[in-house]
Amino acid sequence: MTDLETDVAVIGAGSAGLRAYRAAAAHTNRVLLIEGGRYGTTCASVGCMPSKLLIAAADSAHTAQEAGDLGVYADSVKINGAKVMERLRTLRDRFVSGVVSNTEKIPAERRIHGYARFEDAQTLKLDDGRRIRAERIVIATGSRPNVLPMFEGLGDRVVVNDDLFEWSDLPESVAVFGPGVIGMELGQALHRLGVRVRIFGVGGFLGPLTDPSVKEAAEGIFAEELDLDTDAQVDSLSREGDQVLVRFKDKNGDSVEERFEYLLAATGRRPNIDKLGLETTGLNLNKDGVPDFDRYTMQCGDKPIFIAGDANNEHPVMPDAFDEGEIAGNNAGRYPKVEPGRRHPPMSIVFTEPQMALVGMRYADLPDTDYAVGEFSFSAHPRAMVMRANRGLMRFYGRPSDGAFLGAEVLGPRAEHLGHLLAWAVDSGMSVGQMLDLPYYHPVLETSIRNALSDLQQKMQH
Ligand SMILES: Cc1cc2nc3c(=O)[nH]c(=O)nc-3n(C[C@H](O)[C@H](O)[C@H](O)COP(=O)(O)OP(=O)(O)OC[C@H]3O[C@@H](n4cnc5c(N)ncnc54)[C@H](O)[C@@H]3O)c2cc1C
Ligand SMILES: NC(=O)c1ccc[n+]([C@@H]2O[C@H](COP(=O)([O-])OP(=O)(O)OC[C@H]3O[C@@H](n4cnc5c(N)ncnc54)[C@H](O)[C@@H]3O)[C@@H](O)[C@H]2O)c1
Repeated sequence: MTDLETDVAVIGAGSAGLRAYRAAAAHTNRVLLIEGGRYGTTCASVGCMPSKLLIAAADSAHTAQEAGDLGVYADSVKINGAKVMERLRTLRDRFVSGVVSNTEKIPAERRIHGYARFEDAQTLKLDDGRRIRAERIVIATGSRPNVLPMFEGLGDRVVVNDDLFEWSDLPESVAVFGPGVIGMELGQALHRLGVRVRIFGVGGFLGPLTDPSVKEAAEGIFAEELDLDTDAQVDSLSREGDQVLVRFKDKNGDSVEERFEYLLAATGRRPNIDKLGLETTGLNLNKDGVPDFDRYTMQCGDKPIFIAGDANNEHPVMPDAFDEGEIAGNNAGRYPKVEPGRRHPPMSIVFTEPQMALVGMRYADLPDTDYAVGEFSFSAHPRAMVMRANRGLMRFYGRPSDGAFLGAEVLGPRAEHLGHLLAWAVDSGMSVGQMLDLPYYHPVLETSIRNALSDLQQKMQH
């Protein structure tokens, strides 16, 4: 028995799903938006926004503490953890309520509450037993933290990002597992707010960096400030009263025991697709259970099913959730007319200090031949020195045969802004020569781009 029928069903009211709903609704008014959890999106409630709020407080503390080197003394900087967390939650709640009220502007009869799973390629069953027959379906179910089996037994001492933002005060100590994007952003922020932090990684990975030279520079810089081991040997994890006991080997190979109030699991995220019943759809699933899809149409195989945002596990960041939601919604709305949509060049920004920015082709994506690498270290960059932020390395990739600028990995001050300029250049298909021909003021951080481009141009000529 079918309880509801619709042209398009969008599963998930996150950033990708909301965008998909609006795009689909431009083509047909028979669109349903299905959400199993609370409205508000991951980005606003437990992702982008609360993490940046924690970082804003941490940056203020750090700037004040370090100002002595510039002859400015902010004596006895005091951090009120309760106030930091109160501001975080107040502003976070404001961002969330903005999203919720926008979501609730969608007519109530088009908003369905419940967790959906496929019964076949065009039928969804909700957890309350209702069935929805949909001509086309957009999967926009997001992702969740990947909490590893090794953390079992630590009970409520293991936290993920969602839990951390609910703290009413800052703890004394946190062991961060995973020096990826979340671990580095939150780990450094907590450290700068006076929390004792140690970051444990595996395999030498650091943030999203793939260029060995940039990674080496990053490791050196972050390890000066933080207790960080990107290839830690952890011997055991156990719970001792209200603490987590970590037994590990330090970088000299000596056995160490350290106790922490919490362990932050930041060991990656996994797409919410495992409980969707995708095996009933006839779609081809990859080894992670994600259906094969076309990244320009977001269509899965040749079925009337589309997938957008973190759910497809391709590049789980907001700008991609947005673009993919738009493309998936448009194609689901006007199906069977499926058209390729506009994809922007890949961009990742990590809000540590120094910041990291990866734009366009990463080092790991470079072809075997016909590429050159130019670089520039911020150590002697005049404006960065003025700002006391002259740490970091940028590496640019170009194609000698036609002079194209391919991409970059940047570690340095204000890399969020430098990264945007580079992304806009990649998006416009600019050559290294054209980028060098652009205006540069003095003294600004943007001249670092000219320095790295000049080096790249020389390397390309050789
Ligand atoms: C700590 C953290 C910091 C981040 N910082 C940044 C940043 O600074 N910049 C950036 O670009 N990105 C950042 N991201 C990534 C960004 O938040 C995500 O890429 C983005 O929010 C994904 O949007 P989405 O729509 O795919 O998923 P979501 O917003 O998670 O939406 C998915 C929705 O689907 C619902 N759902 C799941 N399964 C079902 C089902 N079966 N039935 C019905 N509903 C279902 C969920 O309840 C959820 O509401 C961060 C992420 C984290 C965790
Ligand atoms: N600024 C941003 O745009 C931003 C911020 C936060 C999160 N995000 C998104 O969320 C995604 C998930 O973030 P994440 O940091 O959880 O994942 P991640 O993939 O960036 O990092 C996971 C880290 O955990 C490490 N790891 C795995 N197993 C481990 C173990 N047993 N012990 C110690 N370390 C281990 C990995 O080597 C890796 O360094 C990111 O890929 C990104 O797309 C984006």
